[in-house]
Amino acid sequence: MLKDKARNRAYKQAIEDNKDIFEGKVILDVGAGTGILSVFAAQAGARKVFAVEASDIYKIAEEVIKENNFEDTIQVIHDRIENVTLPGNIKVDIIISEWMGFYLLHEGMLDSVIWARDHFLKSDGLLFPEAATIYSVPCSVPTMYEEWDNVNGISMKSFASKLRTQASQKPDTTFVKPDQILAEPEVVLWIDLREVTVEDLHRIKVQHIAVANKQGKYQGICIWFTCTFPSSSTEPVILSTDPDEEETHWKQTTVVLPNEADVQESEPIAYELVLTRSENNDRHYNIEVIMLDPEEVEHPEYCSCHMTKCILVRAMLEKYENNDVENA
Ligand SMILES: C[S@@+](CC[C@H](N)C(=O)[O-])C[C@H]1O[C@@H](n2cnc3c(N)ncnc32)[C@H](O)[C@@H]1O
Repeated sequence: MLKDKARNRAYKQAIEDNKDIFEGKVILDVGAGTGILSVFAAQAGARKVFAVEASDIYKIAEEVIKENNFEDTIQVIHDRIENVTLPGNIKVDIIISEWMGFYLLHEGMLDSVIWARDHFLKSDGLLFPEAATIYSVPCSVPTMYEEWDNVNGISMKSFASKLRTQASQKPDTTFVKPDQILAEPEVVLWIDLREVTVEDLHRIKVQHIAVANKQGKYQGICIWFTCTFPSSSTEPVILSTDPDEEETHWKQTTVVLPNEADVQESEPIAYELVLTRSENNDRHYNIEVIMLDPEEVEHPEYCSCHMTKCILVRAMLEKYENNDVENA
């Protein structure tokens, strides 16, 4: 994570560009890790920073904070945020946190940030970041398809088929090249961090009709996210994991389809995407992708998918007439 330049730069810029917001304020860093965000906040003039870290990394944070001469400003608290009591039950002006996981929600610690907001943030306090958006779009996944058609003159399509079965059991976290994207991305979820509740995140369901902007092979659904930081004057800083932007350690998440479909430019691609919080592990989600072919609605293609735990992908293909898209 610390080597993720785009991530570090976004947080640093969001804090540095808003020194007027941080000057003299009390900050809570939820999941401080090595303390990098706490130091950014102290450098921006924070009066006090509480750096809360549940794991033993807190020891590194203490060293980093000392190394940067901020031990008077930053207080490291080694505990889960849910167990913390701040001195004098003080309320903080700003919560900073890097809580995002793959496709935003996987292994993310958003629940802990919501908890911190509800227990420690002043009513007019700010969250860095303050909003997040998940996007999805149909894409090609050549590593799972055509790259196996000719391996030094040998066809390995049968092997590729087995790979896809495996891949559809565990959505791929990999870099998707911009030329693999087949349509304009659509919003799956927009979160206002100031208001979102844990219940809002239990099940996210969207239906999209994307229109192919070029001819290509439809082989998967690519998912990524962006986060937006508050800003007092300048353009808000946006941390983006879009395939078009600088690479981040989150890469993109791709749900690979077991069978590909040829799409022509302007052809609509309809699919339903459902993210449901796993009952076995509330930091994981089951992802379900459904494509509908009206002629095969009764017989959907089906495959079970797991991302560490249980993720189900149900794949069907639905081709709409252009009129249907306009009416949709
Ligand atoms: C993605 S890391 C970010 C670390 C650091 N803020 C950074 O930006 O480099 C998230 C950190 O949050 C910690 N964490 C996760 N859940 C937590 C909780 N409930 N309370 C306190 N720390 C937590 C993890 O141990 C991990 O170090």
